[in-house]
Amino acid sequence: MEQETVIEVNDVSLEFRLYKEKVDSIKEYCIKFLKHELAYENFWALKNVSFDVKRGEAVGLVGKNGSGKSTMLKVIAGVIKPTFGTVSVKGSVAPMIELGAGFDSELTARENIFLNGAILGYPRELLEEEAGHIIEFAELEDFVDVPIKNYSSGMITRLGFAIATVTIPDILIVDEILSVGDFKFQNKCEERIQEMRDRGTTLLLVSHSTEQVKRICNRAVLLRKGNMLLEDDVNTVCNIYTKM
Ligand SMILES: Nc1ncnc2c1ncn2[C@@H]1O[C@H](COP(=O)(O)OP(=O)(O)OP(=O)(O)O)[C@@H](O)[C@H]1O
Repeated sequence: MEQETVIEVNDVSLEFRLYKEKVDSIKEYCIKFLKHELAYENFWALKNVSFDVKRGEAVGLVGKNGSGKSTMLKVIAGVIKPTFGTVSVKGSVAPMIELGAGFDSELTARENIFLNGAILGYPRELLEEEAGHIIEFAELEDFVDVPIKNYSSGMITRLGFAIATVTIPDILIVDEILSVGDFKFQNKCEERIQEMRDRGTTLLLVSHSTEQVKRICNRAVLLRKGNMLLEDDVNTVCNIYTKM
């Protein structure tokens, strides 16, 4: 039986404006904007990209720096609207993009679990039940009451990953985070992702490690300068990408 399509990216293009002038205040920005004095260049970060992801698949997005991978994930996660084209997503989405962006640096890990969990839409009872497991998974037992401004970037990512994976979403979107933690933690994250996959979660993964993409994904999409060059089984795409 044909699997259901859960992500449909249909002819998506996305244009950014790159402002060439430095503006020092909002007031100056507003005046220049109203007078049409803001000089900018148009830049297409994505150009006519189309691909589908079926339920239960794990798809890797690969490509060189600046090829549009993170932008594509943000469009799928609904963080940015495409200039042209459409994206349709079926089911609950856990976006792991810029983990820790929703944290307050003055608050402790425990307080941030409740803050970030609320932003992600988790009920308070669930967070009360899971706070201990989150701290344990992130290996932050000795730092639980320290404001996170004193954490390393790896510690913040560990906390963000542990909060974001406390539930089993229909679709998990992972941007490069597995490269931030140390080797042992990366393995732990991969194991948790595999557990989610075994329970039916669909995965979209951006990684610069083709080994990691081959280990975790079954299919891959190759982007270059905002264009989709290829969509095929993971080994074929990664082999072509590594020769580029
Ligand atoms: N908010 C923005 N405003 C203007 N340009 C942007 C913005 N975000 C991304 N870009 C540009 O869009 C292009 C694609 O960026 P993106 O971050 O999606 O690439 P990437 O493939 O994820 O790169 P990397 O591997 O370095 O993370 C880049 O040229 C980048 O400079």
